[in-house]
Amino acid sequence: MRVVFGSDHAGLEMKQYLIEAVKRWGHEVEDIGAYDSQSVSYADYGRKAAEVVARGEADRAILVCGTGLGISLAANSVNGVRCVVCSEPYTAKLSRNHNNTNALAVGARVIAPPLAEMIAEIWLSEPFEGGRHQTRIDSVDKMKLEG
Ligand SMILES: O=C[C@H](O)[C@H](O)[C@H](O)COP(=O)(O)O
Repeated sequence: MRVVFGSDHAGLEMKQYLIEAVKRWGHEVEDIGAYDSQSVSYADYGRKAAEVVARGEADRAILVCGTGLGISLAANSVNGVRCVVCSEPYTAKLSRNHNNTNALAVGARVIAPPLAEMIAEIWLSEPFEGGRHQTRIDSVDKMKLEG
């Protein structure tokens, strides 16, 4: 899988930790920044990473900011991107099975790196179940397109 990573300054270290894990699992990785600890807006990086997914240049995005919240809001502003904030594996699993999420956000100030790694591993491996869930996703995507 091709996985694009983005973070703000608060998520930088956890992003680097997750990049190493995702590479070990055999995925292709792109990092669109931030690249240093200078204070920046999560909005720019969430949007930029989500656009890479929307253009089909990556299959998934993994995003990190202090809470995961700001960067997920930015990612969800892009049509075709469904981003969820996860702090535990159950939500990560169901976000794939039922919601076909293509972006995952985690909070570097909320959970420890090993838990974020476990969440990312589950999220990258769980399938979408389709069926009734596809119909629901389609209606949300349509709402977003209509504004
Ligand atoms: O949702 C927002 C994120 O948690 C940001 O990482 C956070 O607001 C950054 O805070 P600060 O500028 O105080 O480091």
